[in-house]
Amino acid sequence: MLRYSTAGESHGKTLLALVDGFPAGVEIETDAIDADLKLRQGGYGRGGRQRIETDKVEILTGIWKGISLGSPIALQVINKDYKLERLEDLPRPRPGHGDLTGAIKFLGPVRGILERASARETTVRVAAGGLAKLLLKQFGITAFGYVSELGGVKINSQEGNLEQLHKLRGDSIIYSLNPDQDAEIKQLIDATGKSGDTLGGIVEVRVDGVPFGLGTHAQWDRKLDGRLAQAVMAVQAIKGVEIGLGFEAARRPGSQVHDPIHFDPEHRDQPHLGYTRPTNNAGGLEAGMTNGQPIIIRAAKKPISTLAKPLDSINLDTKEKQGASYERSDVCAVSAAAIIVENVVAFEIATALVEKFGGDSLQEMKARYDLFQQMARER
Ligand SMILES: Cc1cc2nc3c(=O)[nH]c(=O)nc-3n(C[C@H](O)[C@H](O)[C@H](O)COP(=O)(O)O)c2cc1C
Ligand SMILES: C=C(O[C@@H]1CC(C(=O)O)=C[C@@H](OP(=O)(O)O)[C@H]1O)C(=O)O
Repeated sequence: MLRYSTAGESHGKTLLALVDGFPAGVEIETDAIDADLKLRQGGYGRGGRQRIETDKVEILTGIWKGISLGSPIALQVINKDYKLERLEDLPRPRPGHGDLTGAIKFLGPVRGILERASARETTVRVAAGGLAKLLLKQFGITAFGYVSELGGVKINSQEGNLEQLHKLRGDSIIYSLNPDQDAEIKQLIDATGKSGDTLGGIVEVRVDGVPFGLGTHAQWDRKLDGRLAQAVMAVQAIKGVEIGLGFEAARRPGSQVHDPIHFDPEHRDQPHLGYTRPTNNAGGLEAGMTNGQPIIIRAAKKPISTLAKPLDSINLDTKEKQGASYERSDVCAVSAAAIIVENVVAFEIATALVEKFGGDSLQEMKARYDLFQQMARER
């Protein structure tokens, strides 16, 4: 089983991910992972921390001469801003962060909670997802995340332009292909920051090249839609997840929701095996299984919790009413969320791929993938 867990504090020495069950024989290009880490640091509205860090992955175990061995892979991203031992506690818990609840649950300092709750941890989730994408690439599967709404402004120019957007996003502050709208969004972030407030938004991820039959209908905890929703919802500050039409499906009659099934013998070699769908309202998943169509997932990110103009809070020592503590913080991190959600989605797809086609070696996986495609065409 392909899986991972992470360790590390925001201002601790290092961040780690331990990836287990990654097949042997995959070429590991750390440059590709580093490019994702750079995107995660980007976006307009980030705070001072991103000027300190230059995140790079180090692979500590599980590869030999640049090829995976099938043994556990330990990934590390070192914190340049290591200062945990010198930091004080935060006396006034911030609404929207884990400060109050964590301090009470663990009967300890707020610092002990916020250091681990912090989205700094997503560096190594992105690294693990970047590793997963190297496996997906071998099967022609690509994932791409982008910002579709920010601070209530819908970003219009994306439909049909994903390729262009993909090329541009190295600059990482690109929200819209329309320069006027991009400028408008930057202004909105500036004005919001100046007023001591923060912004959220919506990100969308599209996964192309997914074969039929990843996930299963047969057991609740193996349904891929459920697993994807969990992975996405578990990203810091994500408060809603939709697959395909999502909540909009509840507002329409069935005839305008379900995707008709057609057949096109010319395209038997495609992941959809020639079973085309004129619409993809299901977002590539039916009954917890992939249906050969692109996977479409949206995630709603709430505004950053730490406010320069703080909301009411209580001093935990004196129990007096005071404004919440303020620490250096982002004003907006929606663009970072796009690559984070992309990579956690990619990891789940890779997990399901390993489950269906075997996880010992890439060679065996490819042979089984080809055999399945052939058998499925003959079905
Ligand atoms: C990329 C990213 C950057 C974030 N930056 C900050 C930040 O600078 N300050 C802050 O208070 N919250 C920030 N957050 C959100 C908090 O980590 C998050 O709200 C908190 O851990 C509570 O978890 P919850 O919102 O999932 O309930 C960020 C989230 C993401 C995804
Ligand atoms: C460090 C990152 O994000 C951090 C996420 C975060 C939070 O509370 O989630 C709080 C801030 O931490 P700091 O006080 O060190 O600036 C962000 O910068 C990062 O994304 O690399």
